[in-house]
Amino acid sequence: MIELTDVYKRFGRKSILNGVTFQAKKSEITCLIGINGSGKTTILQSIMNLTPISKGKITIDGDLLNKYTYEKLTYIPDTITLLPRMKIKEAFMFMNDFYLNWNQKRADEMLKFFKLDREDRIMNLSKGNKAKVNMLMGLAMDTDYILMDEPFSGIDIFSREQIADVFTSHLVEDRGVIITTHEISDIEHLIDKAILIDDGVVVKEFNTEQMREDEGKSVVDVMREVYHS
Ligand SMILES: Nc1ncnc2c1ncn2[C@@H]1O[C@H](COP(=O)(O)OP(=O)(O)OP(=O)(O)O)[C@@H](O)[C@H]1O
Repeated sequence: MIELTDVYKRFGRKSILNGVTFQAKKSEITCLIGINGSGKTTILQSIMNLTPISKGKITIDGDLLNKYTYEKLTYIPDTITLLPRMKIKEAFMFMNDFYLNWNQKRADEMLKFFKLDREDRIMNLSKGNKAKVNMLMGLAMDTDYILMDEPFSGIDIFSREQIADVFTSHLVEDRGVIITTHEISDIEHLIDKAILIDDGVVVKEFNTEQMREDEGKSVVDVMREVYHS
């Protein structure tokens, strides 16, 4: 389990996270929802230790962040970071040489799943296919937790649907996934837990299925209540 307890983050005099507390479990998809600038990326980067927190505690399976906990995590940023001239197959070779937990079999499987061609160069891919390669590179890492920043941002409905299918497949199953988004409507059926962020704090946290069953509300309904009140 990934656990944040009373996490604060300041950039200079600007306070970005103001006491964030939540848990994200294995085998669950947890979604951090919030408007632009609410601190979602900062939360993911804090979990990855890419930016040091100012106060509070972050643990992975009960351990404070260290080089071993880091090996349990994969971070998929919202834009592809591979060299544009690289072919997909060259990116695979690079990952294979560089990372012990790179799973080539899973990468090949996802390549087929997304109908991508390993001979294509990154720079020649459409925006949707770049997003798919980006996701593939992250999910092909054998780690217990995957953190994805805005995986659906700015891509068309068909690519979105294909990417969404990954979340219901065995490629994700017993792993813990944290996604950030501000466009929840067409992925809300995929997520187990919604965490609404506003101004660097968690303003609402709920199990999506339970919310539907107990109160008949979708994530969008709850968002309307919370953000428009
Ligand atoms: N390195 C930095 N230095 C100063 N301010 C920063 C830095 N990184 C982020 N911020 C500020 O922190 C705030 C939260 O940014 P963050 O990227 O975490 O928000 P977000 O919810 O992910 O937004 P978006 O949906 O636009 O990606 C923003 O006001 C941003 O300008």
